[in-house]
Amino acid sequence: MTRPQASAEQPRRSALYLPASNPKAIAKTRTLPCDIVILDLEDAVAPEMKEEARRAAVAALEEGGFGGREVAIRVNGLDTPWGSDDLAAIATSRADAVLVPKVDGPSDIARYEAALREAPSSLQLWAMIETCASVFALESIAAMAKTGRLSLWIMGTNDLAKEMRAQLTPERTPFLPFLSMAVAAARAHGLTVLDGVCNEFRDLDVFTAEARQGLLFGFDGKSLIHPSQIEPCNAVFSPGEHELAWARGVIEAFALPENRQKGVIRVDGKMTEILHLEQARRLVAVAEQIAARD
Ligand SMILES: CC(C)(COP(=O)(O)OP(=O)(O)OC[C@H]1O[C@@H](n2cnc3c(N)ncnc32)[C@H](O)[C@@H]1OP(=O)(O)O)[C@@H](O)C(=O)NCCC(=O)NCCSC(=O)C[C@H](O)C(=O)O
Ligand SMILES: [Mg+2]
Repeated sequence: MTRPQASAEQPRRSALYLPASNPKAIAKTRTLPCDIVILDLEDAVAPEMKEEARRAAVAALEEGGFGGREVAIRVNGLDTPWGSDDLAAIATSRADAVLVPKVDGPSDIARYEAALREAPSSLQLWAMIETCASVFALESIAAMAKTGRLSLWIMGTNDLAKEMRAQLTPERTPFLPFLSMAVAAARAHGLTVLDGVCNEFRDLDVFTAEARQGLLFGFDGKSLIHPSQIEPCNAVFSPGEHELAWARGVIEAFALPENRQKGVIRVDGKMTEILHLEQARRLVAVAEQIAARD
């Protein structure tokens, strides 16, 4: 069975990772309100468990029960002993997407595309942006979306911190330029882009501040490591009441007969252009999709 393609307004607020080697976590995920589930075969799985985790991920998708959530499998890189077998197994699985780690440039995307040649066209390719090399190739990696399966990026701030030897503090100061550039490159080529994980999963104030920072930067959502992070994340990345009231006001104002031929009007004392009307329509469409899901 192939699933419908994601629409531009599809909620992708919360993407929960879990090790595919953890059956209890897989079972729990079926009951959790995240928009995306990522069954990890890579860094959260010990080498001796890699093959078992691959089998468990494919079997979990076969069993189903994930409802309307998108389900991705994060594979080991093609240069590891497990990467090729991971990709072969996923190509014939029910996954919505394969998430590939540690991409350095467009030629890596091309290698994954080639490895997935025989997979159904509905299988999306998602990529982690988490190496120093990728930061200098953001635009050319994003441009690969034009010709293939690439449709979504996730920031890997832990790996970036490791490679840069930078510190991952709550303010994330060393990473702010890349976060911003990644959002711009993703938008230039129509990709969805999700923020990195917050390793602090007990202090939800720290988490919520980081999620708000991601929203401010323009991310569509955030990747998560623990169920406790889902609800605050969904709340941050859902359009708020004020935003929706503004959006409806803009749509109504442009629909008035006297404004139909205008490109710029005044709404609530502020200059409002057609570009704001487009933003307002998108917000309302996102809110409608969230309401349908929730
Ligand atoms: C971080 C954890 C190891 C913490 O585990 P633990 O201390 O066992 O958590 P809790 O006791 O609070 O768990 C409570 C219940 O929730 C379930 N649980 C926990 N985590 C998850 C999850 N991620 N998905 C689903 N369910 C989860 C537990 O099973 C408990 O259930 P129950 O007993 O029925 O109540 C752990 O949370 C964890 O493993 N998290 C995911 C780690 C992971 O996948 N890491 C890899 C991705 S992050 C990354 O690599 C980022 C990127 O690449 C980068 O470079 O930045
Ligand atoms: Mg990583």
